Amino acid sequence: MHSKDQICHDDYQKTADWLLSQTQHRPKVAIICGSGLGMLADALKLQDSFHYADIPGFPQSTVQGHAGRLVFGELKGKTCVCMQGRFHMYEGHSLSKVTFPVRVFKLLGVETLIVTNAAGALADGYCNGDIMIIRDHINLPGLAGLNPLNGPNDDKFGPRFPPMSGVYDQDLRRLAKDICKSLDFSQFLQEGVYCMVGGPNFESIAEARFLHKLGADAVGMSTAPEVLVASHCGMKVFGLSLITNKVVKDYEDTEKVNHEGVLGVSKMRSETLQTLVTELVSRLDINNNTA
Ligand SMILES: O=P(O)(O)O[C@@H]1C[C@H](O)[C@@H](CO)O1
Ligand code: HPA
Repeated sequence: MHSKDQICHDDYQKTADWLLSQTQHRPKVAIICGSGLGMLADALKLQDSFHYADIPGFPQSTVQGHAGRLVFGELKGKTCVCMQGRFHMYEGHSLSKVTFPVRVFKLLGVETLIVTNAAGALADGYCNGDIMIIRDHINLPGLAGLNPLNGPNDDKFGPRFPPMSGVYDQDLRRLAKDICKSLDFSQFLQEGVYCMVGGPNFESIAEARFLHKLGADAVGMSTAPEVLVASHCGMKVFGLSLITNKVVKDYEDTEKVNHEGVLGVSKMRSETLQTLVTELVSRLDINNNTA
């Protein structure tokens, strides 16, 4: 590594080479599991799994509800790699550490990134347990200059000035909506804009009102950096937010959000989310290969 925050191509390559030497799986799809949604990884067949602590160069997960394991395996015959636990800026990781796995995935041959997260509802019609297909995001830390692409650009991954329009793949969003229709999930399906904030505190009422006015439907503390880096290096992206709580926007409302409540709702819906993601992966037009 160069400096504390700067990670060079060789660092990603070393981790990718180590993983390739430890597993026969050659995933084309990577899945990042949000808070309380790690059960998705348990559905993988023919698993090879690695604790983050044992993977050279990998950051460590410190949040309850994020197991800290990288799991390779098959979902309905499609080879995937699944992060059972992600990294957040509020844990003290630099954004290059937060997004480190995404570039490693690229070097493993991953072409599609599926991200999930737990998020609070800003949109008035949303209910706890709703699943929101992410149409777009507002990367608030990014707008304020906290961007994983800061620093020298690595042209081997992507351009200096990447576009951010159309990042959440339209075909995958359509496919997910069709799947939800056929599985009778439409009554709790939403599609909207996810806003990333830095956390770890939940939003004040004035902040919640501000984010809602900005056009955000849901708010969370992750996802945008990983999506940005995936898109920068040419991956297709699909994202789901599980709505775990209402974000208080009214001064008369005395409800208070907490992480345990977030994990509770995640647990309640994780099987549904698993079904949706499994079905989506099974319909991706990819061919498996192994080492
Ligand atoms: O990893 P995600 O974005 O799912 O986690 C959300 C945001 C915070 O880490 C935590 C708050 O409860 O859940
Ligand atoms: O209300 C929230 N705000 C921010 N992040 C979150 N993650 C789950 N719920 C929330």
